[in-house]
Amino acid sequence: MSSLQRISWQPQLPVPDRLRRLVALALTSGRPVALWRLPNAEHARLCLCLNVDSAFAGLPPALEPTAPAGFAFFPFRDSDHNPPLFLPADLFFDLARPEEIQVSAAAAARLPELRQRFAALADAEALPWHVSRQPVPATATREEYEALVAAGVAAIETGTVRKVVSSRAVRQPLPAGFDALSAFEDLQTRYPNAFVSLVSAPGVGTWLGATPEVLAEVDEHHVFRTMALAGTQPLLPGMKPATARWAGKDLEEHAMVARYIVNCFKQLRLREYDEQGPRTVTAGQLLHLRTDFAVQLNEVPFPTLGTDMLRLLHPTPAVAGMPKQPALDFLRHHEGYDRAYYAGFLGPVNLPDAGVARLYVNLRCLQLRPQEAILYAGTGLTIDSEPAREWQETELKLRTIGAILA
Ligand SMILES: C=C(O[C@@H]1C=C(C(=O)O)C=C[C@H]1O)C(=O)O
Repeated sequence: MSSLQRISWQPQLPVPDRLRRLVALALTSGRPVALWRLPNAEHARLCLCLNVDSAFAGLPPALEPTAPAGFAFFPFRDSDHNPPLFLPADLFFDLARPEEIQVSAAAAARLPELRQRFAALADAEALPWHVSRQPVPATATREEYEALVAAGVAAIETGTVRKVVSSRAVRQPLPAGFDALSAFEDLQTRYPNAFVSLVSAPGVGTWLGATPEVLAEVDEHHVFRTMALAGTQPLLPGMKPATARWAGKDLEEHAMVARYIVNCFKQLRLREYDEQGPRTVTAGQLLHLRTDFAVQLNEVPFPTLGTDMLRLLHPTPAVAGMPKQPALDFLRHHEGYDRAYYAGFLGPVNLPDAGVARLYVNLRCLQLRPQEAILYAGTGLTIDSEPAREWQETELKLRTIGAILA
């Protein structure tokens, strides 16, 4: 376990500039960096990793107090093109405590050099964000996307799958003067209850997002949590989430995710879970159906429940389908583009507190390129899906992250 040590740090710089310079410190030396703001938290945090090679993880992270502290960034599907990342924390900065940084033993040993490099950095406006080496993904036209939905419904009708989540990518030029750090700020203001993130790493590129979906969490009270989040409708003016009505299609699509989670618990032979819902929650301008699951880890003989559940859960039927393998096969053959880190997962593990991990599904996100952004959105299909409505739903979902490009 890499424990971090606190160091007093008071550069003569306003706090936002300290953050910008730390990001610059990482990017100008080709290193990965992650920034995030937890749901309903006031301040963002930063994790910087000094050794690029150590960031390429093989396995999903262990959600245990003795595991390394860092930030996980995993693709939808593990591949050479989209390697799973775990950024071990060499430097941790919390905007709630801007007068200190926390450093690993490796970073502590290099502190004089790091301070010097930090001081020598010019406050350049344009930061050298990492760019993915993969080609820009194919983007589906409305006709193509509706044909994909129709193919998905046909696969459900023939019984190949029961649910599949189709998705698409969209290219959008960056507005003049676009600044990723300002966009990260903007996302925090717009979506206080989302997990807001900005991750940049060599070979992976730069990703910005504001997701509503917890994949696996172990909190400070030793409670494991996950959720079924599926079923979508627009939040219209004057509408009260508590009285929203849901179509049978949404209820069914939601129930499949909830049942999948229960099955994961069953595979581990865990019976003592608490299940609450489904209830209606808001995510930006959208409403979703959500069921929350919780397990008090002190009360069950499953010390590795978080780790085991994470490995069973991803990718859930909220982003892939049911049954999992046929749904993934369908997507591989029909979706027509590489999701990369969209619908993967991300978040801090043991950072800053050992024993606390918060991983989210990477939704409502974009990939940043030098002149443009690639936005991603998907929709869960069931036998009752109508192609035009599913297209509309992707349009609505794209607006969440699209708002920062307006
Ligand atoms: C796939 C996405 O969202 C997922 C799919 C949902 C649905 O089909 O109703 C709702 C929430 C998410 O679990 C996305 O935002 O791209």
